[in-house]
This record gives sequence, structure tokens and C-alpha cells, in this order.
Amino acid sequence: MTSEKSFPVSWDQFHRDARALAWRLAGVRDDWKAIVCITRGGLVPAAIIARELGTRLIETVCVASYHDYETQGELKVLKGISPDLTGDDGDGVLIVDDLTDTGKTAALVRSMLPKAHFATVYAKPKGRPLVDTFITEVSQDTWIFFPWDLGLTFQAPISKGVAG
Ligand SMILES: O=P(O)(O)OC[C@H]1O[C@H](OP(=O)(O)OP(=O)(O)O)[C@H](O)[C@@H]1O
Ligand code: HPA
Ligand SMILES: [Mg+2]
Repeated sequence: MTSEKSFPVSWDQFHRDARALAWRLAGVRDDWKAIVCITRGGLVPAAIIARELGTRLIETVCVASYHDYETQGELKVLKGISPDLTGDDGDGVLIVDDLTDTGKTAALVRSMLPKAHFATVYAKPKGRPLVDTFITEVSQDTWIFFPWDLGLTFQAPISKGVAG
């Protein structure tokens, strides 16, 4: 599928949004046991949130599904979660990802830690019911471009039209 709209996010904006997410999470509880971040996209917000909340115990769950740009394949768990954190079904654990789109990744990781709190910076409508806290919703037909996937390029003047 090709998204109709695009939502490019700068490093500044991502930092602001991830910090806003940390503020919300600080209001949920002040004693998070650990952060479980969903690689790779969750690594960046997890670093920002861990810094803000003072969390030092960070675990990864490694899931891959979008093999080609915008095309989701079968979900593959390349690395699961340490039994140290799955003990109480994840009670007090914070799961972090950059976004939820169809919600498939969120559903899979939630099944590993049913009592954990699930947070993403961005959410699309299909994934939204799967997350407990998020900052910005974009429509389902929008593709979010993260700053680590972008670079500076020449922009044609508006008067020259899209084709330049
Ligand atoms: O809600 P869903 O439709 O399941 O999609 C959301 C997931 O897709 C992206 O990860 P991806 O699998 O592309 O891997 P990456 O984080 O390594 O880029 C994104 O970082 C989320 O983890
Ligand atoms: O909108 C998106 N942007 C980047 N990665 C993604 N993975 C699923 N949806 C998206
Ligand atoms: Mg991901």
C-alpha cells in the first residue's frame, strides 16, 4: 500500500514529542521497574524517556515486520524478553515503541507482558486501542518519516511545481 499523506518528523520535533510522552508517563507512576523497547524504532524514544524518568534497566524485544518500505510482512521475533521481567506478567514495566500502525507489533509484545504499560510517540487509528499512552495521532493513510530515515535535500521552489 502507498500512503496518501506524509508526516516528516525532525529531530527537534521527535525530541519534544518523546519528552512530552515522558511527562505523561511520569504522571502514570514514579516507580517504573524497567523499560522494554521494541527495536529498532523504540530505541530512540526509550533513550529519551529513560533519561527523563531516571530508568536504568532497559531491555529490548527485537521484532521485524516492515521489510520493504510501507509493506508489512510476517512478524518475526528475533529476540524475546528476559524472564527477569516477564515474572509478574510485566506489572510495572514500560514498553516503548516509536509508533503503532496496524497494532500487530503492539498486540504481539503485549501478549508477552500483559500487565505492562504500552507507550508510543505516535499512533494511527487501528493501533490506538492497543496503546495506553501516546502523544500524537495521525490518520491511517499517513506515512510517518522519522528523522533517522531522512536527510537534507534540495527543495524546488513552490513556483516551479512538484516536478521542478
Ligand atoms: O503497528 P504495526 O503495523 O505492527 O507497525 C508498527 C511497527 O512497525 C515499525 O517497526 P518495523 O517492524 O518496521 O521495524 P523497525 O522498528 O526496525 O524499523 C515501527 O517501529 C513499529 O515497531
Ligand atoms: O508510518 C510509518 N512510518 C515509519 N515506519 C512505520 N512502520 C509502520 N508504519 C510506519
Ligand atoms: Mg519497530
